[in-house]
Amino acid sequence: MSDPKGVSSSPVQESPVLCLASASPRRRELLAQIGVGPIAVQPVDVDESPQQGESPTAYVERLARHKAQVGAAMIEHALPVLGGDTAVVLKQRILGKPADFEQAREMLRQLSGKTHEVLSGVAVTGPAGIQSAVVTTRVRFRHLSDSEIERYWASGEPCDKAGAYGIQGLGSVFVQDIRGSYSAVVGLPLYETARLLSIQRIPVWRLEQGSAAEG
Ligand SMILES: Cc1cn([C@H]2C[C@H](O)[C@@H](COP(=O)(O)OP(=O)(O)OP(=O)(O)O)O2)c(=O)[nH]c1=O
Repeated sequence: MSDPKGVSSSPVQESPVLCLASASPRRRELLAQIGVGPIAVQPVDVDESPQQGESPTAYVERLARHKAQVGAAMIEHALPVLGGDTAVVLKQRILGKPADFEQAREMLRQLSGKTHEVLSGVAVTGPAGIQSAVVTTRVRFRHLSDSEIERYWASGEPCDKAGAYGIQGLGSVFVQDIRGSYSAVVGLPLYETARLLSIQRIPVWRLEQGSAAEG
């Protein structure tokens, strides 16, 4: 058992409303974008290999739920815990994070000039039990040359990202078209995340007056 790390700094020491079971800086930023905080961070190390015959949708949902549950078991305080998983899928094949340049080049060559799917799962466990959602987004890439792929790898951006690209960074220049949720591609489908957080009565920024947990 360990204390959740990285409690967001704030002038007044407020208690965290949520624990993020993730090492992804993108997920932290996306939660801040919708006014969720302060949050505690508890990275989890789980086996990300797909199971035999498992569909990509079942895979990302299982991992998001597993990360939330493993995170919940690691923290001392009774906080709701959020886990997420994002995978790039081409012809039913899951492209994870590239281990090296060769893998990144292979992935980007496959994505070049084609439409792929990005599947993003989110799970929240808390007093209301565990709930999860998976969102599919279709992304079309323009053609990428080999020299461009090499320069892109040298930028350092692809190495920690599913499918070896970041839509929020330099990778944005490859994206001809996107159908679905931009935030899901970056790492967390925010519409569904807000819904799951509201079920656990965790405040999320909203236009109407009153607390996010209402209604
Ligand atoms: C496709 C794409 C993925 N990504 C990132 C989101 C995820 O952080 C990562 C996919 O790997 P994940 O295994 O979903 O997450 P992670 O290993 O970064 O973090 P953790 O398991 O600790 O939660 O790829 C982008 O940032 N931009 C993109 O355009």
